Amino acid sequence: MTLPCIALIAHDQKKDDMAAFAQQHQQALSRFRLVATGTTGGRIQDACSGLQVTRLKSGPLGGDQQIGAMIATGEVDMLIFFVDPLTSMPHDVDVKALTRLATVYDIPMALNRATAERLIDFQ
Ligand SMILES: O=C(CO)COP(=O)(O)O
Repeated sequence: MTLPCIALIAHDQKKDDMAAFAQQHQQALSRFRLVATGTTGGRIQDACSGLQVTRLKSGPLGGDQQIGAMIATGEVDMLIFFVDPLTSMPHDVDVKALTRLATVYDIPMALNRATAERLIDFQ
């Protein structure tokens, strides 16, 4: 039986938060298959040596789009994306496309830590 999959992403200003979140919820996260954009996945693996994370491309190089494609093909069951609303980004359109697809496919989506804490508690 394949485990359900969580996609994890954090913008640069939110990566410390994501590493702390992953550490705090390492046990809950270990019950999922984890995918992440490149740099975020590296930070999670550094923070939680017990977690296996499939690292895709970095967000600005297509990682958000890869996760969007996985949502469209039914491979992602939940999106945890710590966004930074205070910094403009060259790949803003990719971010928007990803959150749009999570909405289209009705995937549970947390865009900040407070929501992620509640979502992970329900699992
Ligand atoms: O930019 C991102 C999401 O839009 C995150 O990508 P990285 O995890 O590679 O930094």
